[in-house]
Amino acid sequence: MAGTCSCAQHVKKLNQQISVMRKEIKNLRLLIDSAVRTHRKHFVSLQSVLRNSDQQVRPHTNPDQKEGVGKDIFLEQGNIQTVPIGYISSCFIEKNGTPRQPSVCSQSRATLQLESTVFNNPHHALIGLDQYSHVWIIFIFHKNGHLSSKAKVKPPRLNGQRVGVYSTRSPHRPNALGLTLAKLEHITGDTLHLSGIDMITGTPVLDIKPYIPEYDSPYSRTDFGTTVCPDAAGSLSVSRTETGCSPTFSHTGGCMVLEEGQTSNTRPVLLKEKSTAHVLSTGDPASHVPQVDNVTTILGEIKSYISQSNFLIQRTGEENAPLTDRTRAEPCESQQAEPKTEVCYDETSISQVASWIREPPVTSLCVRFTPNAERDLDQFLPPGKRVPGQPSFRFLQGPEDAAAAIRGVLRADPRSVYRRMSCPDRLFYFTLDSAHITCWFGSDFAEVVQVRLAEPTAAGPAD
Ligand SMILES: C[S@@+](CC[C@H](N)C(=O)[O-])C[C@H]1O[C@@H](n2cnc3c(N)ncnc32)[C@H](O)[C@@H]1O
Repeated sequence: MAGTCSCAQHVKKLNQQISVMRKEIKNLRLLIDSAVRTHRKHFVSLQSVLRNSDQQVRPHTNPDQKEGVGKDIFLEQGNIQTVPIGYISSCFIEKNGTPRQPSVCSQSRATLQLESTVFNNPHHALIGLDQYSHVWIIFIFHKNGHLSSKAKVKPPRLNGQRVGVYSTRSPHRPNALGLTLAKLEHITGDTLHLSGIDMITGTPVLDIKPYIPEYDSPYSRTDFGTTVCPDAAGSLSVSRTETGCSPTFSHTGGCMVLEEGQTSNTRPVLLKEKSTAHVLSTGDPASHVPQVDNVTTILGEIKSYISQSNFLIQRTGEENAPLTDRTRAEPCESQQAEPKTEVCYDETSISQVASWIREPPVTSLCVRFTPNAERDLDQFLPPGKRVPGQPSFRFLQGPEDAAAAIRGVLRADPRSVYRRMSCPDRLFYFTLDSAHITCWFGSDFAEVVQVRLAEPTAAGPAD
């Protein structure tokens, strides 16, 4: 009996083990299935990219052409190979606390050194680029963490609402490509010095293109017409273009176009009133190209309505708000609005953007520093200056510059929607240059409580 009993117990134990193993096998199967599904999705999306690129390239190929076989045929066959031309070295080391767009923090800085493996003389590739103030940087979101992407995402500005990934600038997209318009401060040899960036250290860069408003901004797309541009001082000048293809620019902002037939006697339709038009129309089809005196009158009219309402002259608190004596806090009223451009047209008459960009359901925050945090920040020295025992920055110009950068980052509320909703009063940490910053958030403010020297990381030295 005793033998039967122990045998039965043994069988029971074995059965239990088998059932545990079955459960584990089931879980493993589920895991494998989901991995296969994810990979299949990527495989399918890659296939469709390749198919499309094949279709686009094919019509241009000459079957008799023998030259350039290697690289061209490779591309024609859909083998898209990209090699980073360089890697970003940035004042942001981790994603946390990195601005969501470059406009959020104009003080942010980075360098981009061209890889010597891409060109024999990398600096040759930069000749002429120093004539531009801004450059497009095309890069890979290499720290996305996972390859999968969803058709709908929740942009932070929408506070949890979902929209299609292609209506956003989310890093999580099928081909994890990022696009940043950065300010080109200067070039030294094979290295670009950039500001106003939103990329972390180590970001692989695929391409650099000069920013050319005449090509890249809808303000300058004229089919035919006279281009009216404000100069740096805000006064207007007119230049006539026969083809309308290359209007003269005297200002980095937009230009307005006077339609052919514009006369001095009819008040131009306000851009606001004509939402889809790219021109100021007089509604006078019989009239001819404006004469010089007509143009002068038109200019007068335009100037007057600009001064009334149509131009928004907005300055950010960022550069112009004086720092109060010992506090780096900004007046909160100036922070309720999103960062603005200096002078802008009524943009809605020319380009259209999703409403949540200009009127997000989230407001910007008031940023303040505790006296302790201010003292901490004052310890930091500008790049190149070294005093034993004192921290120094690698990119930022000093405590004031850093304070402005911190304000930019925090004003835009860098927390994830989850954090904002689920644990709003938890401490938030981020690294900026060689500073590790600790802060907390209230409903309409962020307060910096501590600034200390960041630990060196694998991504780069802290100091
Ligand atoms: C919303 S994306 C926008 C980037 C670019 N301006 C664009 O529109 O494509 C900016 C965010 O990407 C993240 N990021 C920056 N560099 C990254 C990288 N190399 N890999 C993954 N995420 C990165 C940071 O968290 C940053 O806040």
